Amino acid sequence: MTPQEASRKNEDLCRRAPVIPVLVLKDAATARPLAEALVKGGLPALEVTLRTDAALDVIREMSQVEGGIVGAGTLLTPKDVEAAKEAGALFGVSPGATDRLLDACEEMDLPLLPGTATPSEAMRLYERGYTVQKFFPAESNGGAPVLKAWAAPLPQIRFCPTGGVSPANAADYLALPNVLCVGGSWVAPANAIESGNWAHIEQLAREAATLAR
Ligand SMILES: O=C(O)C(=O)C[C@H](O)[C@H](O)COP(=O)(O)O
Repeated sequence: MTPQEASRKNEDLCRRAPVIPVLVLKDAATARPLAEALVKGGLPALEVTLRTDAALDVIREMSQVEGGIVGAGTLLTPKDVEAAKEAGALFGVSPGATDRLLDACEEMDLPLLPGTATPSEAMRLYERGYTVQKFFPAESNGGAPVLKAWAAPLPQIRFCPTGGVSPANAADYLALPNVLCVGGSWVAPANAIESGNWAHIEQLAREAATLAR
C-alpha cells in the first residue's frame, strides 16, 4: 500500500467520528463488551495499543464486533506490524516514525497513521506521501496553538492529535482546519473497564461522538 493510499484510508477513518478511543486492555475478556459500548455510543474506529500482553487477543476479539474498525497502536517495529496484521488490525498508529516501520506498513498493506512532533518530522512524512499524521504527544507539545501555527506553512497535512486530549480541550483541536479527529483514552477509563461499567463508557462515547468539528 502506498503512503498516499494509506493517507486516504486514514482520512476516511478519521472522518467517521471526532474521537478515536485509545485503548489499553489487560484482559481480552473485556474486549467485546468494551468495543460494543464504544461502537454503540458512536465511535467505530478503535485503537488498541500494543502495550499489554493481551493486546493481540483484544484486537482479535474486537474485530468480531459489528460496526467496529479495529486498529493497532504503539507500533514500533516491523514485528509489531506483522503481529497486528495477523491479529486482524485494519489500521496502525505509531508514536513516531522510522523508515523500517514505514517500509513494513507499506509492504504489509497496513495503513499507518504515523506520529510526528515537529515540522521537520511532518515534512519528512509528507515528502514520502503521508498527508494524514498523528500529532503526538499533543498537549505536551503545545497543543492546539501549535497545530494552528502549522496550518499556515503546512496546509496539506492533516492531523489526529493524541496525548493529553480530553473533553476540556478536544473542541479546541477539532475547530482547526487541519485537524480531522482526535485520539484519546478518556472515553475508556481503566476503572470503568475493570468494573464492567459499559453503560458509563457508552455515555462517554456518546458525548465524544457529538463533539463539533
Ligand atoms: O501508545 C501509543 O501508540 C499511543 O498512541 C499513545 C497514546 O496516544 C496516548 O498514550 C494516549 O494519550 P492519553 O489520551 O493522554 O491517554
